[in-house]
Amino acid sequence: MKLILIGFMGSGKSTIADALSHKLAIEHHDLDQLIEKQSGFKIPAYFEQFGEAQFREFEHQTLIDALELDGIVSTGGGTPVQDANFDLLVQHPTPTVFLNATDETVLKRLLKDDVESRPLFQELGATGLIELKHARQPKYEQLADIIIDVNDKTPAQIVDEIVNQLNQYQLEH
Ligand SMILES: Nc1ncnc2c1ncn2[C@@H]1O[C@H](COP(=O)(O)OP(=O)(O)O)[C@@H](O)[C@H]1O
Ligand SMILES: O=C(O)C1=C[C@@H](OP(=O)(O)O)[C@@H](O)[C@H](O)C1
Ligand SMILES: [Mg+2]
Repeated sequence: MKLILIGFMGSGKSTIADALSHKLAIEHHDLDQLIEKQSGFKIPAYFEQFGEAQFREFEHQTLIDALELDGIVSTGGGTPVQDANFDLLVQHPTPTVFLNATDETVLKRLLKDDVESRPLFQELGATGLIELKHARQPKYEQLADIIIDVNDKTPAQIVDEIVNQLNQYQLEH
């Protein structure tokens, strides 16, 4: 079984994909974790050392490789909005689940994490980050086969909702 999770930073892609992979007893491939393992750099260190453009190239290659694997692929927030990745994902037959969060939810969750773990948050600040979120939203919506509202829900509730919607989606396709 295959599944792709997309959504903005802090929407919960990595967390939910991990929980879902346990529930469904399938593998989980997180693009950022794969990039960290393969490059030997943490994401902020990679941005600092090589810049965003080179990160996007690495991310693109990692996405190509991950789409060959079975299991759940959790993307980074910027992955699907890069043109080459968007084209890959739009053509790919795997169901794509968009974790849709409000501005308030992502800011609340990101501020609980270490701000330094997300270089774009550090660079743009809260106002710039929310502008980026609004600019990306149409791309997430275009790619989504299933949209899950992730506000004010526990990971377990979100996982159950994905499983239900996925069953429905598979019946219809
Ligand atoms: N449903 C949820 N409710 C509360 N906190 C959450 C939820 N999902 C994720 N989080 C927390 O939000 C932060 C960002 O989650 P993460 O999975 O890293 O998001 P993403 O991969 O989309 O950037 C983490 O601290 C995580 O524990
Ligand atoms: O939105 C983005 O451009 C990014 C999101 C991050 O992943 P998460 O969405 O998992 O935080 C990570 O790939 C990198 O910091 C860039
Ligand atoms: Mg993540």
